[in-house]
Amino acid sequence: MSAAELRRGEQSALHCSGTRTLQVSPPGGGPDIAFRFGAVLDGARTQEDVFRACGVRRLGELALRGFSCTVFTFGQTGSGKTYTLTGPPPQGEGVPVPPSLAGIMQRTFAWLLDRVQHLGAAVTLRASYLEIYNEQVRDLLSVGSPRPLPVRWNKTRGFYVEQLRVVEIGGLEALMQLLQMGLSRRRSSAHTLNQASSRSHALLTLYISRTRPQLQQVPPADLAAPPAGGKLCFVDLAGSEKVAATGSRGELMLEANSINRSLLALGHCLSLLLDPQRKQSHIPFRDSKLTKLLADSLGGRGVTLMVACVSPSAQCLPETLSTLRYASRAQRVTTRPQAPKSPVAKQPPGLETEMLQLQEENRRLWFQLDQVDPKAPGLHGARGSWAQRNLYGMLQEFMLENERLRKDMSQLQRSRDMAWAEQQVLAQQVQELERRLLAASRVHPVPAASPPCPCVMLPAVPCHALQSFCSCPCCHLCPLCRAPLAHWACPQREGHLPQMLGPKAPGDIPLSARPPPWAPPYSPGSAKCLRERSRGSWTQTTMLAEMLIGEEVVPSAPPLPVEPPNTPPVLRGGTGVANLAQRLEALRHQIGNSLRRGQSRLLPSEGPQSLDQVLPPR
Ligand SMILES: Nc1ncnc2c1ncn2[C@@H]1O[C@H](COP(=O)(O)OP(=O)(O)OP(=O)(O)O)[C@@H](O)[C@H]1O
Repeated sequence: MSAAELRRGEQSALHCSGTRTLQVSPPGGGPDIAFRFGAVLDGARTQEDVFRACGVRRLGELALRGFSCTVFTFGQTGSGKTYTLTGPPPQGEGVPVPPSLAGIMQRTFAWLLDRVQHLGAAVTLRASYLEIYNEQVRDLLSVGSPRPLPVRWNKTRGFYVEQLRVVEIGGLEALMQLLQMGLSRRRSSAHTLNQASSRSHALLTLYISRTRPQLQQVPPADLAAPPAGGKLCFVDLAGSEKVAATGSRGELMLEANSINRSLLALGHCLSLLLDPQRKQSHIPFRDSKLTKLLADSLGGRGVTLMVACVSPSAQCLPETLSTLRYASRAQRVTTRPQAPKSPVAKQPPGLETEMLQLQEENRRLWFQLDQVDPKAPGLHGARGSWAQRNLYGMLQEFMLENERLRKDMSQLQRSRDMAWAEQQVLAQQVQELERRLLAASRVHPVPAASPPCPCVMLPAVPCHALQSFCSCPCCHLCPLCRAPLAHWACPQREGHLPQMLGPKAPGDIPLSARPPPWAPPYSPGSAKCLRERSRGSWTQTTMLAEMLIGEEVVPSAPPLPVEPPNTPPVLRGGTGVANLAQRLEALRHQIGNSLRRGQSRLLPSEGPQSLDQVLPPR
């Protein structure tokens, strides 16, 4: 808690549970909310603890190896961002800040220079320092008063600030002076929550160029290593603030709005970066100068450390929760860290000749590959041994295999199409048979004292509840009893249809539950159980079509034949055509029987009808 918060006697709403979990307890009761981060550091931690726990040294190592790394602090105004990065401001002109209070930046500088010395590598350090104030980029190291600088973009550099001064650093002392100079030029103002509130986002970037190490200190393999160019950027964001809480007016309010807007843009980019479909989605980095300059750190090739600063005071709980959620989101963003590509080193003259020879050999091999006839029946003899000996031979074999598989596939497709066409013809014949069957049965009606069918005014057997089926067209009526063929579940149908269903059914299945004689046998994988079908789906035509065609549908990707490649491919659905023909024959037989029975009751005046007049041609 800040001194002011302690003075006001505010309660704490946060406590650390372990080294990685932060527990938020709302003051009015309610369930605790836990947040888990890489590290959680409470108010008792020293600046040194923060430096050691936050992982900035790992970033320094990466920067030395050529990666682009960023550390940024984020949080509500007055929560300690600047303090965490750079320590407290000097208490007066010429009054040094005690070393124990130095922030992450000073400690990292010292550590980095020490590391460079320890490595014995020749490293060039350069630095730039800028601030984004009211959406304008200003150079904090400029000679003379800072003026707004443009942010540009190109393919190799991404977003960058044009004409930004980059200063070469001789040592730690120079680096510390440069930091102090930037801090003193940075815009800050006093408001209710912070006497020295930063009104701009500040970015200090260290450019680390590693020249080739000394010959005697490295193994020969490293000699060709080009100078690596890493980057370590420290970003002290201005704090988000509620204008009502800070009491900002006039210029302060303008600054606050600008700060909040750019932080909002940053939050928006973070949310979109978390989107699993992010490859397709556009990340609006161009929405603010801040997001432009952080684009590479957030979503690109950078490695980024975010330090979220919060006040434990219960009064700040809404802002604290907002910061913690922001940080939770940020820690789920993944980047694709990538060291900058090394420029191609100049080859020694001997290597150049070898490279030319290899290129020539490559050309010759490609020429040989082109000469091989892809239609040749396999690779045998001298060519076969050649193929076994080198990669191009294998490639050729794959091509031939591919060609053969393609032929097999088109043959399978042709057989499938033929089977399909045959099924269509058979299905049409079945429909025609049904139609004629109905026509024949109308000619020879079964005399019965039954109530007339409400839709066709034909007599029907009393056991059939025709009222409930009258929506079906008349062509769906049973040719013998006039009941809709859909009515297979009729409990008394045995009395009317013994001649169609034959003697007792196997397995003691009641006749009423049995399917029609031309129905295919039920198989669990192929079609729905007959009894499961809804009444509406039991129209004769659709039922037949489904049973005869639906079951025979050929899979769209038939499995490749397991037989040797010379045998003609077998189509899975091919046997279905034979089944269809058998069923069609059975149907013809049934119709013939029923017609013969009808003829035996025929009136002399109507004259006999031959079977061929009723049945479709075979
Ligand atoms: N860990 C800490 N220990 C002691 N004092 C601290 C700590 N963190 C912050 N402070 C003090 O709190 C005050 C506000 O801190 P600081 O200026 O770093 O906040 P800030 O988040 O950068 O605010 P703003 O966004 O307004 O710039 C300062 O006086 C600072 O010295």
